[in-house]
Amino acid sequence: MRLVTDALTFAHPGHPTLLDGVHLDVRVGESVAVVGPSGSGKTTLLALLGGLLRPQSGRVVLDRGGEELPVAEHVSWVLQTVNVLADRSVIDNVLVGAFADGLDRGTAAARARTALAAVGLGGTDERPVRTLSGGEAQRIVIARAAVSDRPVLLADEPTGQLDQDTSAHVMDALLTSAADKITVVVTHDTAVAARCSRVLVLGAGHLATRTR
Ligand SMILES: Nc1ncnc2c1ncn2[C@@H]1O[C@H](COP(=O)(O)OP(=O)(O)OP(=O)(O)O)[C@@H](O)[C@H]1O
Repeated sequence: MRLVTDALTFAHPGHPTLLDGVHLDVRVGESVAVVGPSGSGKTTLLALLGGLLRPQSGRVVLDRGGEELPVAEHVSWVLQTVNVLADRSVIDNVLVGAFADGLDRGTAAARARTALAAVGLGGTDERPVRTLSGGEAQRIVIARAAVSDRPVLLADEPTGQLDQDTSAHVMDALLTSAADKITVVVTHDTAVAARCSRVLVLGAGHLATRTR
């Protein structure tokens, strides 16, 4: 499976050439970091990849052996804003979406416990999320994405609220779950980018490969 863009262009008001012909081709098993200056369009690109925005021209295609899949239905998100149900338990928050996607309860619960342990939240299953810190809540969102069977994982600053040690653990968990997914991570953190299999730099409307 591949996530491919073909000369994607996108403008926000006041940014007529924000994305000006972006080519991207990410395969299952690859994790791509997108870096670049603030305001260069990284979050916008992620929204286009996940089908939240439509490009002015060009296309985003999720290709499975020649069959085109509706990308928005195959994405799990880790966003900058932490999306949690504060009054529900940690485990409920991790399992949100898994049942809707058709995962059976036993499989989903077992995966959720593994994912919570991997992000350092083992044993917190029944705690209401409102009793956790912001960084802990962000780790719930990462565990939720790890439980999902969706083949595309799009993450926007997944470690933005975490200290360096926790960030490294969370990246371990995220990249383990990325082994059989197409993963795109927007980040300002060079250590996080270095963990990904490719680093692409967004600037002046284009993506360029960063050689290490
Ligand atoms: N809905 C919108 N309407 C108008 N302009 C927008 C909108 N969303 C974003 N922008 C502008 O488009 C530019 C790119 O925004 P985007 O959030 O994609 O950048 P970014 O590279 O992710 O930035 P950062 O690293 O600061 O998060 C910014 O100048 C932003 O102000």
